[in-house]
Amino acid sequence: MTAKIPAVKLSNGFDMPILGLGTWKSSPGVVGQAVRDAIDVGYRHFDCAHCYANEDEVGEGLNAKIKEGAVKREDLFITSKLWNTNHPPEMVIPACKTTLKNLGLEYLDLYLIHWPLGYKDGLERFPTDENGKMIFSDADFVDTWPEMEKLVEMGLVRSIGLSNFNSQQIDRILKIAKIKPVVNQVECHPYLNQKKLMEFCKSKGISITAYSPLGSPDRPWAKPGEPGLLDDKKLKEMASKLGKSVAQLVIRYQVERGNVVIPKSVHKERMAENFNVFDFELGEQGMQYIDSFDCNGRVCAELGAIDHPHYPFHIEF
Ligand SMILES: NC(=O)C1=CN([C@@H]2O[C@H](COP(=O)(O)OP(=O)(O)OC[C@H]3O[C@@H](n4cnc5c(N)ncnc54)[C@H](OP(=O)(O)O)[C@@H]3O)[C@@H](O)[C@H]2O)C=CC1
Ligand SMILES: O=C1CO[C@H](CO)[C@@H](O)[C@@H]1O
Repeated sequence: MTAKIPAVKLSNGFDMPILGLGTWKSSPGVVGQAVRDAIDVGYRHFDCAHCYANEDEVGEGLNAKIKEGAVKREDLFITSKLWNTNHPPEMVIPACKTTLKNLGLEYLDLYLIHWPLGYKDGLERFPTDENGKMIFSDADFVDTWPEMEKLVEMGLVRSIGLSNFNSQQIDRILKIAKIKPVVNQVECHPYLNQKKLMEFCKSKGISITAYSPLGSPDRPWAKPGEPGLLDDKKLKEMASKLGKSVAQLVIRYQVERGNVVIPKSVHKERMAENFNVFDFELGEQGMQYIDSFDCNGRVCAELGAIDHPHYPFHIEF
């Protein structure tokens, strides 16, 4: 029997486990076993997306564990995301149904608009022209949102939210929302601690999920040998004084801020290490020290869409 981990109470009353497993870059052939291992370790929250092109195998892993009686569907918290090519209103319900079919589930706990950016619809997830330039669509996310609300009314998803939205874009959604977004999932770690966006979201009843909490060292565009967050000398010093790893330190940092956090790993020992963050505290001083590492160190900037009219990172937060 694994210990139950703490939950964040969402503004619509649902509980969301504060720690989940990321699945971006978890390859087909590997991710199914990773999901099974994660459930054995104690993970009950999985962060998925159509864009990750592995939802079918994530679903196989989840359903195998449900079938063997290790977990029940209602013990799990499953998030997925509407991809940028599916923003036109008539595409939202079919896109969610495709994700449910791939995952082999009847409902999602949370469905997010992955980015405020619409891309040309079609078969490619990253549609580009003959010069390699991303092809945008003129779909506006405020027209997408009412269809997200319909998914709740249809019982296909319990909660809806946003990802990679800035404060002005969130305000545009809030102006028209009948059902409010409960989460904004954004990059968040000591080099990009998102203090202002966190405070803004909190004031609107929106919880933060911290993605790339370890600095995403396996992102495809990382330069070979480039030192990252997990190599930070000062964080290493602090972690070793506490008898913890840097990964545990930066995951704990999010937990103490009340942010949901979704580190990715396909290795069972690392999943266990990342999960083992509930037996120590950083305290006010430790938290303030980690806050001081903030340096606008964004690693997931979706630079191919920097010219998009809804590109979210041209303003401070
Ligand atoms: N909404 C959005 O736009 C985005 C959402 N996300 C979500 O957030 C999740 C997490 O972010 P992600 O970018 O994957 O990166 P993370 O910051 O979670 O880092 C993952 C990397 O860290 C390695 N790692 C994991 N645990 C340890 C450890 N204890 N010690 C050393 N290395 C470790 C993993 O390797 P290995 O697997 O080999 O163990 C992998 O290379 C994603 O998987 C996805 O679900 C991410 C980016 C954008
Ligand atoms: O979740 C994500 C992972 O990587 C993708 C590729 O750039 C991103 O678009 C996305 O935000």
